[in-house]
Amino acid sequence: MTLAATHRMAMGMDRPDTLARLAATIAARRHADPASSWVAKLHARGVPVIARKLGEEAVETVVAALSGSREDLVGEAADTIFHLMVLLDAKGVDFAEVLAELDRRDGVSGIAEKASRSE
Ligand SMILES: N=c1c2ncn([C@@H]3O[C@H](COP(=O)(O)OP(=O)(O)OP(=O)(O)O)[C@@H](O)[C@H]3O)c2ncn1[C@@H]1O[C@H](COP(=O)(O)O)[C@@H](O)[C@H]1O
Repeated sequence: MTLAATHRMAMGMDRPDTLARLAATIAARRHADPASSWVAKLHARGVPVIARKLGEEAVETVVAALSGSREDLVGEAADTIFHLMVLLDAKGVDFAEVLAELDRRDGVSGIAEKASRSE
């Protein structure tokens, strides 16, 4: 594998459609049978349960980062992103809006942005 290809893979740039595909799957599964769909089961339980689940997955990600294996961290990070996307869908927020916000921030240093808020 070339260095450029390795870099693309490391940055996830070889999978530009992953999040868009997952967002579409989550939207499509929202009203599926809760007995066979985790997305539908979460949706049926409501936003507070989904939000709590996201919080649990975020904490599990922190624990994996501090004391778990690399594999644990990858798995918990995936769980966190997935449950964040289920929560956004349940709140009617298009994941593209989050991506657009990240694009808007591109090139704006977090240090400079924080300093501009304290002036
Ligand atoms: N990416 C995911 C995904 N990631 C995690 N999960 C589920 O999220 C649940 C997490 O619950 P728990 O934390 O209780 O499970 P756990 O982490 O194994 O248990 P603990 O270790 O916390 O005790 C598990 O049932 C996982 O299978 C997911 N379920 C679905 N998807 C995607 O959503 C699509 C639709 O799924 P369904 O709606 O289930 O058809 C799938 O095709 C996938 O693309």
